[in-house]
Amino acid sequence: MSAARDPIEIIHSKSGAKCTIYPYGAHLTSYVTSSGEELLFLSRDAILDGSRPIRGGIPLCFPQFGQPDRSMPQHGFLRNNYWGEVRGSRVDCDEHAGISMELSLVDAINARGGAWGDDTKYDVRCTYAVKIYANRFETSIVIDNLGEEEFRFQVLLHNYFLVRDGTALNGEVCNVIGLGGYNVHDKVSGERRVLDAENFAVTVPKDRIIDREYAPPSGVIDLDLSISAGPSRNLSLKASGTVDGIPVPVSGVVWNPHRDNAKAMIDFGDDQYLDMICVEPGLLTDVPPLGGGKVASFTQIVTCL
Ligand SMILES: O=P(O)(O)OC[C@H]1O[C@H](O)[C@H](O)[C@@H](O)[C@@H]1O
Repeated sequence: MSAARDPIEIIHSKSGAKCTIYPYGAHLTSYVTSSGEELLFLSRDAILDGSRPIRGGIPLCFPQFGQPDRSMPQHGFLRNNYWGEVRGSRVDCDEHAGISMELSLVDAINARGGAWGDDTKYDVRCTYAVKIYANRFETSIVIDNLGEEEFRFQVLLHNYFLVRDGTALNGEVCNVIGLGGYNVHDKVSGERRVLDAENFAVTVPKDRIIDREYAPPSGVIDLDLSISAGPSRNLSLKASGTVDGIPVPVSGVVWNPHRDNAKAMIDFGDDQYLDMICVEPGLLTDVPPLGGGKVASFTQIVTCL
């Protein structure tokens, strides 16, 4: 494995916070706060040799989330390709440390398909910036349409949060608050409904998978969630995005595979569904097409409170 393929550790010298990023997928697999708290879940069976996307951390999804277009691979091609480090992007100053990675379509050799296949008329460059602070991290993806054709897209940051003490099924200590009034699409049952404004704590059911998309009610643009990830582990997640400078509503996805689906995944420990919850901000609905020469951006800030 060449050095450009090895994981990169970024340390914020002033606070001691640190993170690990794999060039394969520009995949953040670990963020540890200055007080030693790991916030991200990484499967003990994750495959880290670049032969498949890494199970855990923060997979990047673009130009689609899931597989609404069956002619393209699930979650797109960002998580299946080696990204390059942006020269001169490493920083370690008083406030934060960080790095930027980039991937141009011409270098994306895996997981292309459909309108993004070999004969595509599109061109794109994605730049992903990771910044770490004493008790928070920020990840930001910028999508540059380098071509002349506009394209439609979705983008999502597929956060796997580590849940303390194996308590993912205990709704008292593992829950997501801030999705009241959102339009829920249950991807397992197919059901669609509006979440009661007062029914605001989303929890993992005791007996089955949760796989739901939450689209914001009209007038709500940015996502602002409180996540309880086990006893005494409270996180804030804020996300916002723009297309050609215009703010776009941010959706949230909550996923936990539960027992049966955990067993079915070759890169996920059978009992590890107890240790994680995916809470994933994304631009999924009502995303305007990105015109030629235009830029979209999407940012999240995760703070350990
Ligand atoms: O197994 P992957 O392709 O990484 O997808 C893992 C999961 O990602 C998202 O959370 C989707 O909502 C799920 O339907 C999917 O199972």
